[in-house]
Amino acid sequence: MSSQALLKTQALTLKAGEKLLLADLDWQVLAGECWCVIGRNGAGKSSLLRCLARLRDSQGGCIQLNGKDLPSWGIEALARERSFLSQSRVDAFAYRVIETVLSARHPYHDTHYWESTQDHAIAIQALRLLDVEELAQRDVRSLSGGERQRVAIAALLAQDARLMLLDEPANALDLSHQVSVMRLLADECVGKNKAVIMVSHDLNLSYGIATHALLMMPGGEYLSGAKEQVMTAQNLSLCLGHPIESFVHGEQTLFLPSVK
Ligand SMILES: Nc1ncnc2c1ncn2[C@@H]1O[C@H](COP(=O)(O)OP(=O)(O)OP(=O)(O)O)[C@@H](O)[C@H]1O
Repeated sequence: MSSQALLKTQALTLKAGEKLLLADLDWQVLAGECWCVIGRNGAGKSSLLRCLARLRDSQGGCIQLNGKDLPSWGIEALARERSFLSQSRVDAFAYRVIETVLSARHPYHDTHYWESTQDHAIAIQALRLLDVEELAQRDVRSLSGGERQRVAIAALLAQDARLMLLDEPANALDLSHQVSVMRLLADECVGKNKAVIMVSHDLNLSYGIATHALLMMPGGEYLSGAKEQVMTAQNLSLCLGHPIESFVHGEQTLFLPSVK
C-alpha cells in the first residue's frame, strides 16, 4: 500500500458568506483509508466535499491531490483521479441506466467517443456490485429513489477514481443496502488502494464502516484522526450539539442520542 497522501490540505479555510465553516484544516488522507465527515446541518460538510472535488472555491489554504496542487489538474486527469457523488440529482432526459453508468467512463476516452467492450464490462460489473444489474435497460427516470442512488454509486465505481468523495451515500437506501453499500465502499479502499471520504449522519454505520473521522465542530474548528480516537461520545455530543452516549454491544460500538 502506498503511504503517499492521496489528498492533503494545508490551512484550508471555507466560508459561506460571512459564516466561517472551517478554519485552517491541515489534513491527510492516505490510500486504504475510509473517512466519514460528521457535523450538524449547515456545518459545511457538502461545501468541504465540493471544494475537495474542485467544484467550489476555498477562502484560503491549499489542496493537493496525489502530490499535485488541485488547481493544476487538467479536467480529464482530475476526473480519472477523483469522483464525486452529490447529495441530489436531476434526470432531465430518458437515458437508460447502462448509459448513465457508461457516461462515467468518458474520462478514459481521450479522442474517441464510443465506449469499448471493456467499458461495458466495467459498467455491468459496477451495476452487479450495487445489485441493480437487472435495471440496466430501464429509463433512469422510472427508478425508485433507492434504486437511483445505487445506480449513481455504480457510476462512481465505474469512473474508477482513486479518491471517492460521497455526500450521504446511504441516502434513500433501505437498511440492508445501507450496510452492503457502505461496506462495499470501505472494501474498495482496502482492496484497490483507494480512499473514500463520505458525509454521513448515521454515527453507528459510520463507526462500523469507516477507519477515520473528520468532525466539523462549531466555529470552524475540527477534529480528525482514527475513528476510535475521534468518535467518542463526548466529541460527538459537542460536534452535534446534543447529548450522545456510547456503549459496546457484542463487537459493535453504538451511539445513542438522548431523547429526553
Ligand atoms: N450560496 C450560498 N450563500 C450563502 N450561504 C450558503 C450558500 N451555499 C451554502 N450556504 C450555507 O453554507 C452552510 C454550509 O452548507 P453545507 O451544505 O455545506 O452544509 P452541510 O454541513 O452539508 O449541511 P447538511 O447536513 O444540512 O447537508 C449552510 O449554512 C448553508 O446555508
